[in-house]
Amino acid sequence: MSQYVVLIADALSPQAAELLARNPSVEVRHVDGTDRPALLAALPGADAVLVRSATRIDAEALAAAPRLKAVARAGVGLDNVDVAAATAAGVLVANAPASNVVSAAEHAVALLLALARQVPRADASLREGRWARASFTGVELAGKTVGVLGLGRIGSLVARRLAAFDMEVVAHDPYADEEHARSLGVRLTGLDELLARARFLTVHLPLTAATKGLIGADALRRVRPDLRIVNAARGGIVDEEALYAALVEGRVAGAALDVYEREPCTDSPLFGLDNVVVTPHLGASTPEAQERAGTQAAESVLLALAGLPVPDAVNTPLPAAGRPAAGRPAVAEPAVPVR
Ligand SMILES: NC(=O)C1=CN([C@@H]2O[C@H](COP(=O)(O)OP(=O)(O)OC[C@H]3O[C@@H](n4cnc5c(N)ncnc54)[C@H](O)[C@@H]3O)[C@@H](O)[C@H]2O)C=CC1
Ligand SMILES: O=C(O)CCC(=O)C(=O)O
Repeated sequence: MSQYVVLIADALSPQAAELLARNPSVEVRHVDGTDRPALLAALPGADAVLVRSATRIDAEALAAAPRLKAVARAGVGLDNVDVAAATAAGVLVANAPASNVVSAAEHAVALLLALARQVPRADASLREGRWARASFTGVELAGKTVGVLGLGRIGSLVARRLAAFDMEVVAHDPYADEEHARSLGVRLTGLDELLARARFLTVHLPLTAATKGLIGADALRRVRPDLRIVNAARGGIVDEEALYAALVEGRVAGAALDVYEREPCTDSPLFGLDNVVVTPHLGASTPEAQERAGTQAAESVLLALAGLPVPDAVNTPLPAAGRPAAGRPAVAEPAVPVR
């Protein structure tokens, strides 16, 4: 008989359940974590729960789960897990910090290019039968300054990719290591200089009390009017109301957003602006990232449940570009210390 019940509450890569099920001590159950009554009914029997983004594991959910030993999030941010309440309840919380960083970085670069060259609007216009070449002039990246806010795992991957476009890459991150930055071809700056100089700004911070609204009305008064902003980190770091005002008043040239203050977000004044590109939180939405995220979360659960052996890894290895090359600092697992 299985000793541990592991509840999968969001749609995860099937490899996560396969990995768990290979251990005879584990029974895998599934529940739709967005169906709150169903989640609360399933939690009392759970020893561990795996989530992606949709399921909220808050104090109420934790109180409903007296057997719970671990919560694992198949991704980076732990915004949907009340880590303090879990810790107080003696429940281990794990994320999968390197699982989706390459996908998230590639998506940020995709948004930046789409914004610079107006790809979504040009695509929509042509599909409507218009050959409107004059309407969709873009800007080059080469030679322009991009400010990377947060030079952690994803920011570092983005910085390296944008340096390959011959951009001048500056970054603001009070905790970043100078040598790590230099190895990426990045110059560390203060926030003021970054805001004043950048033609592109890409945000790669966690949402914390210190970063909430960091790019708000005040910051947006200190930027160039030809600045284009990308936020594929968390909604709320860029204040949506202040961004809207800056865009309509011509104080900022454009924005590309993957994340929103409230998600799901299907209606925003920003969606009505021509100089805004939006995606519905797709940064980690690739099979490669999801397979890694699911299996890494499952591995954490097995370790947390009495150190159960982890079967041979089934997850997709990081591509070579995301792994440290000999003699070079790691990027997907960056040289900056994990705090
Ligand atoms: N759109 C998506 O699907 C995804 C979004 N994310 C978001 O991206 C964020 C960043 O992820 P990682 O790079 O893996 O995290 P990380 O922890 O490796 O990097 C974050 C960096 O921000 C820096 N930082 C913290 N506070 C700061 C401040 N006040 N000013 C400047 N820098 C500051 C830290 O020193 C760190 O280097 C995650 O927290 C998550 O919210 C992550 C994965 C996918
Ligand atoms: O698609 C997802 O699971 C969300 C990815 C994300 O934002 C994260 O891992 O922090």
